[in-house]
Amino acid sequence: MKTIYTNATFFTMDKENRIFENGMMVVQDQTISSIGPHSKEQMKDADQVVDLGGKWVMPGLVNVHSHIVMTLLRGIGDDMLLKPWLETKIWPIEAQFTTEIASVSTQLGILEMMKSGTTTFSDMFNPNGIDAGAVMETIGETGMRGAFSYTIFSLGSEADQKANLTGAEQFSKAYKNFADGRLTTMVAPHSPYACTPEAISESARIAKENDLMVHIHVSETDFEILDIETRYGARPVEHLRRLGLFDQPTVMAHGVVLNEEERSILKQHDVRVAHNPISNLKLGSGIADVVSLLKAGIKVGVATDGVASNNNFDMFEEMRTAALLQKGMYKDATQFPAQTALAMATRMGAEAIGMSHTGSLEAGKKADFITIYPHDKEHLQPLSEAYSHLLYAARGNDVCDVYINGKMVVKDRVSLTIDEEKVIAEANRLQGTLSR
Ligand SMILES: CSC[C@H]1O[C@@H](n2cnc3c(O)ncnc32)[C@H](O)[C@@H]1O
Ligand SMILES: [Zn+2]
Repeated sequence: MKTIYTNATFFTMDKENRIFENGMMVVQDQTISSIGPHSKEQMKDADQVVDLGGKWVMPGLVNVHSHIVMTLLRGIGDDMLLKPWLETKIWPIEAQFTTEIASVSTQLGILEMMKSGTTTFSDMFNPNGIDAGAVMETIGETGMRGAFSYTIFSLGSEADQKANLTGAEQFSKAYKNFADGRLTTMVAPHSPYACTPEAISESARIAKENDLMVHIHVSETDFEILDIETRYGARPVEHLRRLGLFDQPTVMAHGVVLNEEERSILKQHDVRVAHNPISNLKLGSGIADVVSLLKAGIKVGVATDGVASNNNFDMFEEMRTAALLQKGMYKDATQFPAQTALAMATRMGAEAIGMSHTGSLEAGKKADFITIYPHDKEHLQPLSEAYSHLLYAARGNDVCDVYINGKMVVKDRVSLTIDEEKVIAEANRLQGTLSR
């Protein structure tokens, strides 16, 4: 099926950052086959021509670190530091989760992500008490692209830990190539503080034997650095390096507290960083030095974390915050230009999580894109500065239509794959069953 999209401005977010005003994009089934200026020649053998009526088109956003199963916990545990937040609020409530709660939370999270322009996500979930396969099936039905990773924890008895590792390995293998390749898995030890060295080494083994990426929280707070140094005599990055974790392609969430030497270890091992600026601010963890990470040649993507520490999945807000924080931190407005922030939330983010088949509008890439109708939106005027507006003025609810794998999943701000009313009603009912 050849579909042609015309009458739009295309922001490709490719390496040359090409923009085509009055452009044309050709999609063959799930893949972009060409993009460029309008061409009558191309129209000849099209099965379908879609007139986009002057909309802006950009690649779908890539959220490289989230926890969708936590979506029902939005607003719970505000104004707390990470350690007490996890130990006294989040983990006790997550212990009450059922498959039904996890599935509705997931649908609500994906609904919010898609409607605010995210088409790819990389997620870690707490598997306790839930049928992870059923939740993966639910994600498959939404049409979303991404990785859903079963978290490895060393909390509880030795038998619990063994079952957790076995569960993680089985799940990661079974769903590595799921929903036509749209969904995959990673191996996800929670963090150096919630996993024993044995669990980290086992995670490395599972990743190596099954050719999977690793996804882990690292160097999020000052407390974590002290804690790991005290327990193991090395800072988190060195501790994980010694355990062989970085011998597998790894995405580490946060990287707020890093020194020069650690950045050089990360670069050496091609460890990528998921930057979560709003979650880091809200939990009082600090501000990651992204400018130095990029200078060191480390791949960085933008992420929201879960909505209990954000409190939304709006990637427009996230990338804008990322850019503004670096400018403020460096007292230098030339740092982190719009191009860098937009690339980190699209092409670079996709590369960071090993999904370079998406993240930009280029021939050969998957047809994952979003549209914005700017003409009736005062905050997106004047139209001539559209590229700037995408970073500094736009917000998630400006997104009009969303396409993933060539298929429309949101039309005119209404989901075509998720029953919005039902999910919202169920989410409120189930949240009321949780004691806190
Ligand atoms: C076990 S899967 C993910 C799990 O991690 C917890 N969590 C959420 N946000 C953070 C964060 O910023 N740092 C560390 N841990 C976090 C939460 O329990 C999630 O379910
Ligand atoms: Zn997280």
